[in-house]
Amino acid sequence: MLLARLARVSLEVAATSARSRKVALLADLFRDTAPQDVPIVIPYLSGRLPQGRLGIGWSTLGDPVPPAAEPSLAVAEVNAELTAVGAMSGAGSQAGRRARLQRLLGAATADEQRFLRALLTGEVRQGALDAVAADALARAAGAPPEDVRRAVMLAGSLQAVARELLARGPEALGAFRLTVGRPVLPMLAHTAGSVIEALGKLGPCVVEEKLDGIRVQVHRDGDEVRLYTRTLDDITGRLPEIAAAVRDFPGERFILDGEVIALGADGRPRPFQETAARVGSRRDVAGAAATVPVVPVFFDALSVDGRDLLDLPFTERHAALAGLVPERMRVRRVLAADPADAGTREAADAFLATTLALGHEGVVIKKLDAPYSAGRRGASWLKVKPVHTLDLVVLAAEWGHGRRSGKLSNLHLGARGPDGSYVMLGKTFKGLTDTMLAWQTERLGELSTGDDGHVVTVRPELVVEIAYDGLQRSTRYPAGVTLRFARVLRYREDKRPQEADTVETVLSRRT
Ligand SMILES: Nc1ncnc2c1ncn2[C@@H]1O[C@H](COP(=O)(O)OP(=O)(O)OP(=O)(O)O)[C@@H](O)[C@H]1O
Repeated sequence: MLLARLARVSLEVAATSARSRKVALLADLFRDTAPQDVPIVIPYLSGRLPQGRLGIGWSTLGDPVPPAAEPSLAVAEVNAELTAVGAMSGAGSQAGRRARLQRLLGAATADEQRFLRALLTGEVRQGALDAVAADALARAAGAPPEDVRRAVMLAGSLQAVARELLARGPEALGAFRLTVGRPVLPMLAHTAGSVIEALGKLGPCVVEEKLDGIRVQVHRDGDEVRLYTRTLDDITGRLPEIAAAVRDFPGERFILDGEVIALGADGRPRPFQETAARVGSRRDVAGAAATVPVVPVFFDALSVDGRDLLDLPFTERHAALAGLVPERMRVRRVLAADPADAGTREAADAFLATTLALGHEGVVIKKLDAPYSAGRRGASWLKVKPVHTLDLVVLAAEWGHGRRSGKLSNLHLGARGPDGSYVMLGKTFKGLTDTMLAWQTERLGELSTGDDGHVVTVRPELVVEIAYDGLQRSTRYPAGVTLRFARVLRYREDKRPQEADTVETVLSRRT
């Protein structure tokens, strides 16, 4: 496929707000996409590079180059060239990278240049495209849209489904079944303001403790146990004690969902950073396991003995879980089968208070008859946390002063706008530890797109979790609000910027 075709469709899709038009444009594009181009076309459409980070900023791209009159570049050729540029390193590589990129841009038409520059600097503005693209794919391949959506959910990847579907047609969808050993994206939660509000929204439900650990999906097939993160990374080798515990469960083949957490001798959670460092570390696993042991705490079962449980009500999935996992390795919970009853509501509220007193983060309230919506922020899970937090994207950072000089410190924070752009909500340098300052100075340096000596602007790729005390009106910031007492809790490297909170979410929290 020619880059010109993809660039034009990308610009047209961004320019229209009508979903049906977006689907039609993308369906046309997919009809002309060769299966081998799928791993390039899909990421390019959503503004991502298949290579991940290439470390190319405005400075590497250099001055404008005269565009080519006629399109000639194929996407595969462009992609191979970018891989080669990404691989150049060492002394003098910067000039070499720039020269190659200039040559590439010189072979591109004006539209293609615009697209390439935006792609390379992370500025292709597309809102959440995956759902629209899945429907477009269904239309292009003549498959039922709900079957394609389910396959995408189970594969955890639009790209994988697109490739098979375009190569083999609708029969290919049958291969995307829930399978032990192949992780699926986890179900996620929305936020509710209080337990009572959540109970009112959900009806018959269960209130579970919300542990501040790391999400894991556990797959067991006989003696083989594998552990996956929320972003589907295989972390089996890092957590031998979890795999050992799971091997003791009575079933032979199953998939469970839960949280891994480091607890102190008193049973209270250790600081989140300790759990995160433990799960993130590949080095000296045995030593780390001895100093910071972690335990699994499960809350759902997705498959047991070859039976796919995803569409069953939560009550039944939980019964299956309870048949496999001992109680001490399941989340604490209290049933709220009749939320209209005053006693039930009181007990649910009291459960939140006890959970917080035990040092946990809050509760997740789950509708009893809801299926498991893999990969979705389903409306049937609502979390309630006393501390308000938002996952925001770092847009820029200011050079620090005094003790922090030479370090990038004050962060400019943005929420996702409706068109895929970011809307700045405020700044903060509070809560940053020395380790975080050092880390972010390096990481933001890599993402830099400009430095005026005071503010370094960056590609919007890093997600950071911010606690705040409330919203206040502001004439300085474009959404008309800013965060009161914003402080950094932690970086969320497990989240992509497309998963950050939206301006709409932020505004809905106004009281
Ligand atoms: N009992 C539980 N049920 C579901 N998720 C739980 C539970 N206890 C802890 N969690 C964690 O809480 C998260 C649910 O919140 P959400 O889906 O919004 O994810 P998140 O964006 O990572 O949120 P947060 O930053 O609040 O953890 C899960 O991803 C999981 O890691």
